[in-house]
Parts: sequence; structure tokens; C-alpha cells
Amino acid sequence: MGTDSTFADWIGRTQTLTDRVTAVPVKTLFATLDDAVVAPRDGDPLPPLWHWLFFLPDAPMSQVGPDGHPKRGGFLPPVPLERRMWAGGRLRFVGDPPRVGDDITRVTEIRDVTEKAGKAGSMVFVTLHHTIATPRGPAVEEEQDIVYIAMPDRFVPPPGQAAPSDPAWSDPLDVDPVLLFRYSALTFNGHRIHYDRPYAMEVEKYPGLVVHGPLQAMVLLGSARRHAPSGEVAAYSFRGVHPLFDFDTVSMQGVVRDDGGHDLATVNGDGHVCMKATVQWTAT
Ligand SMILES: C/C(=C\C(=O)SCCNC(=O)CCNC(=O)[C@H](O)C(C)(C)COP(=O)(O)OP(=O)(O)OC[C@H]1O[C@@H](n2cnc3c(N)ncnc32)[C@H](O)[C@@H]1OP(=O)(O)O)C(=O)O
Repeated sequence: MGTDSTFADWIGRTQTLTDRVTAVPVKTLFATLDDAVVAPRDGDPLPPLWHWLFFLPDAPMSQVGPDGHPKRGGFLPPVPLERRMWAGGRLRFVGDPPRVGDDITRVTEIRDVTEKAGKAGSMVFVTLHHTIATPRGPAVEEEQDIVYIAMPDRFVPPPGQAAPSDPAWSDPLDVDPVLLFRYSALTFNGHRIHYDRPYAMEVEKYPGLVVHGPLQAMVLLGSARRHAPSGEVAAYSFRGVHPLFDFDTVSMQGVVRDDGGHDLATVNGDGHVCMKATVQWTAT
């Protein structure tokens, strides 16, 4: 297993998008996360990861595939495995953050297309590298892993990874279809597993609606910033290891690392880690 030669030609392809940081998505994400009601003003910095509200996948309806994402074979390779998941990401926050009112640019390169054998069967990982820049220079360097898997006959959960036994904090997170719908709308993510229950259960064979990976990554980082505000976020990495569903009882947990960073996890009602993440802070 290794780089899939079928898609070798796709590696190195780039795409450049421009956008403007506007206040409405910022305000409505604060509301969606039940955070303080704020009226963002020009010049306010975006919290880390909130650039995901911009550079939206605005394919016309005629170019949308059966899962609700843009059809593959445009910028992303035409991987034939039907089921897509956001697998993980690694980010470095390298400069002044994007601010409300900024014109911003994202340059994306397809870094790798790799076939792997997992417990879930054959999988293809597509790794994207994004550089997000503001008028003041580069702000975020990001790698994003998307995984494609064959459509299963039935849901077989990945083996559970036990949550830490003695976390420094454990906060509840209420997940429900309205939260998932609002997050899909804000990120213009048409993936039907997040809001179309018959599709999620009958076609992709999940036991419920699936909580977005980026939503879990955002709320985990938000919980870490509330509990451990020991500097700015310098780096953040995360990996989805088990799907999280709208019916789950969820907590967001944090553990202090020896190097001063924090390990984070969303944990379901069975005590299994769903997303694990690590945050590193700038020195204070
Ligand atoms: C937005 C959006 C979609 C979503 O938000 S989907 C919801 C968020 N994502 C998830 O919930 C993912 C949950 N994870 C899983 O279901 C499984 O972990 C997964 C990804 C199916 C893999 O499970 P396996 O048990 O089959 O994998 P193995 O542990 O056997 O590993 C095999 C090799 O794959 C590598 N790998 C596994 N998981 C990841 C990962 N998350 N990121 C990167 N790489 C991964 C693992 O290291 C093994 O590699 P080797 O080189 O060691 O063979 C939207 O669509 O927009």
C-alpha cells in the first residue's frame, strides 16, 4: 500500500481561492456554538480554525454528487470509494490571524493520494495542504486529510479507544440535528450524513446523523482556550478515530501534556474517544 499510482497525476495540483472575512458567519457561528453574543467589528481577529467559514465549496447544484459534496474529478481526484469522511488535520498559526474585513487568499495543493488497508477495508486518503494569507502575510498553514471508504453493508464501529481516566477538565457538549444543520449551513457543507437521516442510515449505514469532524475540532479547541489560556494557539492537530452521532452523550476532555500543551478528546457515552487532538501554545 502507498501512494495510489492511479491518482499520481493529481498530486501537485493547486487551486487558489479568494474571499473576504465578513461579520455575519462569525456572529452566527458564535450563536451556533452558544457562545457569548457578539457583534463582530472590522479588525476583530478570527478565533483559530474559523477560517473554515470561508472559501466555501460553492459548486452549482448540477455539479453536486450523490453524497451532497461537489462531484469528484473537479479539483479532488475521482476516488471511486463512495463514503467520504474528514479524517484529520494539522495546523500551524504562523502570523497575524485573519480579521473581519480582510481580503484573504487560500492556496491549496494536493500533497498526496494514498491507498491504505484499514480495519474498515481499503481506504484512500487525500492530503491537502492549504496556505491561508491575509494582506499582512501568511496566517495559517494547514494539512487536511480526507478519507474515502467503500459503502459498507452495515455499520461496524472502529475499535473503541478508552478516554483518559483523569482528565483536567470534562465539559458536556449538546449535539442535536439543529446544531449539525446550522454547522453544515455555515460551512456550506452539503454532505448528507450530517442532516439527512434516511440517507445517513439507509445509504451510508450509520446509526444516526454524523457530527462533523471540523465541528468537533473547533469545539475542542474552544474548550482548551477556555480552560488553558496560557498563550495563543501555535499548533493544533486532530484525528477522527470513531464517528460521533447526534444521539450520543458527548464530553470534551483535556489533559495536560509534559511539554505544556494539551491533549484533547471528544468522548461518547460509551467512554470512547471520537476525535483526539493536541494543542500547542505560544510561550507567554
Ligand atoms: C466534514 C466532512 C465529513 C465528516 O466530518 S465525517 C465525520 C468526522 N470523521 C470521523 O468521524 C472519522 C472517524 N474515524 C473512523 O471512522 C476511522 O478511524 C477510519 C477513518 C474509518 C479509519 O478506521 P480504520 O480502523 O479502518 O483505520 P486503522 O486504524 O486500521 O488505520 C489504517 C491506516 O489508516 C491510517 N488512519 C486511520 N485513521 C486515520 C485518520 N483519521 N487520519 C489519518 N490517517 C488515519 C492509520 O494511521 C493507518 O495507517 P498506516 O500507515 O499505519 O497503515 C466532510 O466530508 O466534509
